[in-house]
Amino acid sequence: MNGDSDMLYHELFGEASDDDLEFLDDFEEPIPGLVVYRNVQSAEQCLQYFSWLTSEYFPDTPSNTSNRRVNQGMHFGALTDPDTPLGQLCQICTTLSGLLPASVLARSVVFDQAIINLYDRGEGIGDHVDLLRFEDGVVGFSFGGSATMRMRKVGSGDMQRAATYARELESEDPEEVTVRLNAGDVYAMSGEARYQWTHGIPKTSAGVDNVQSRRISVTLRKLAVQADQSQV
Ligand SMILES: O=C(O)CCC(=O)C(=O)O
Ligand SMILES: [Fe+2]
Repeated sequence: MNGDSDMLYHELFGEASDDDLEFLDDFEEPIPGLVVYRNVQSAEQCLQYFSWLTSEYFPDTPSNTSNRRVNQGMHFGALTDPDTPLGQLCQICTTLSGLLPASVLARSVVFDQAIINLYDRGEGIGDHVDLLRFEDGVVGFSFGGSATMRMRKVGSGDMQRAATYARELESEDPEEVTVRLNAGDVYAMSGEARYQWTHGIPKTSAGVDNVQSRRISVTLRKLAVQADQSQV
């Protein structure tokens, strides 16, 4: 990281940089199938992604929380071209050892769908399991401000939750894991972490706004092949 981009980074995003450098090239696996790599992208690369994502998906989105503003973008189509920004993210996923299970890496197309989420101060996303129309192996990249992601263990009878996205857990006292996500970090959810735990970005964390400054996340997925199509 050079001095200029370091300063610009701190000006824009404050808290989320140098303290984490000690985790460089290290990864954490707090629950089976949840892998977090730290500082995969430099501050400069994060800024480049942040501005590309902003101009591509949220060109006219003000930093307030009025209900009707656009806060999500989507991409459909194989992410196989490393010369495109999303294709480059897909390529990163395939090079980080242990991030994804071999069964996911062996797919002819590893990812063909991306969701780009925008969070401004005080915003979040409810606890949910990603839809079952997506295959195993979901990867998330973080740009801009930091956030704490909360994961809660769901009972095995709760798999249908995945059909209803963003529904709050009813269980009283679920097992819970929190993961701090800073710009440049990458996380993957496979197997147990993908199907048996919800994930969400609570609006508040430790009594204050969880997201303090604009955060943009990119999550990559693979659409499941419909049973009827696979038989043709
Ligand atoms: O912002 C994130 O990192 C999580 C986004 C997410 O869970 C989703 O789009 O399904
Ligand atoms: Fe999700």
